[in-house]
Amino acid sequence: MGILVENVSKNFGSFKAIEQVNLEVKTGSLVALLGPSGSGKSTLLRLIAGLELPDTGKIYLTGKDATYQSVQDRNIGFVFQHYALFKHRTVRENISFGLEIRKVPAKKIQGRVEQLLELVQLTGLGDRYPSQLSGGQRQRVALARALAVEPEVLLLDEPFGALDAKVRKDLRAWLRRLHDEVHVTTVFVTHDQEEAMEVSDEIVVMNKGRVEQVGTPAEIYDHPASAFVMSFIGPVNVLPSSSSIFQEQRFEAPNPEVFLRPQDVVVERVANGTTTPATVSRVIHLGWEIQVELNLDEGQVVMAHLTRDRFKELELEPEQRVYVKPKDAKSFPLYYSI
Ligand SMILES: Nc1ncnc2c1ncn2[C@@H]1O[C@H](COP(=O)(O)OP(=O)(O)OP(=O)(O)O)[C@@H](O)[C@H]1O
Repeated sequence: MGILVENVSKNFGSFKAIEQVNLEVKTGSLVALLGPSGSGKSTLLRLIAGLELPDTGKIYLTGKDATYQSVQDRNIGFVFQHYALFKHRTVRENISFGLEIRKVPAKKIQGRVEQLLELVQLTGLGDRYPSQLSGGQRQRVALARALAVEPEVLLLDEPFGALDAKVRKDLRAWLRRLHDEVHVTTVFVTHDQEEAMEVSDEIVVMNKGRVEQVGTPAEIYDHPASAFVMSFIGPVNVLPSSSSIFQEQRFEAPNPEVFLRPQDVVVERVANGTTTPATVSRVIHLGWEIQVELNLDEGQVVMAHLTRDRFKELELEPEQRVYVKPKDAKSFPLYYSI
């Protein structure tokens, strides 16, 4: 096991930042800690790094009890959101820093740095200073520097958080490819569900200091364990179980709230026995899909996401009458409610 977190809790004063968290990260996997602001992602990462001490519980790294080990002894690489490169050192000197501290022979350092520059696709930029690089390039240097000392565990705290959307998207695809090459056990903090889905083998969804669910991106999306997970991962309509859209479906809801994904709303132009009438109030063209806002006759608003082909077939316009039904919907036992 790459990382094992066993029953860990961490309080700041009377505030419970992490509550009885259990987590296993398989050796060589890339796992995302995903959750809203304040859910405890960074605190959990800092506990794994040894930057915080748990109040209770144990942390094992590559099979060894690391709970009270110092940061230096944990053999981890760390990258934060705000690149902490040394401004007065070149890219090459930044990457070699950890190796120099460990008194690795100069010749070996030279070879390793060139290898790392190639790995992070910065060959030829070794003599530049951080100020002469773009934000994305700086984060790649930070990753190369973290990888230089061959850590057993790589911890990334919103490494692309400060970058613009396009660079961020490129870098996450790059991170996935990099991970497939180096296979170092990696934990990656993000509050961006798309980023987590795209990059990771497994996602740990956190809420209020607790782990809500652990699973592959598909498991988390298709089988959310709680109302919180369902509404945090992907768009969702939250409707009362008494809504007319559910009446013909004999949908048994253990909770007065029912969760319906916009892509699971079936829209027809002609009524049939199982549909309910609605009026189109807005059409949003996003290019790859069309979002349609619908008003049910009793006043509830339902979003439907349609493919371009389906939208063309339906020829929808605002004010148009349509007939809708759910393809799939979920309700969670009440004790799971947010
Ligand atoms: N050193 C500290 N002292 C007091 N409270 C803290 C400390 N560090 C974190 N907290 C609190 O613990 C909670 C969890 O913080 P944490 O940074 O782990 O959340 P997060 O999920 O990473 O959020 P974000 O996405 O905003 O970074 C927050 O309410 C935060 O204010």
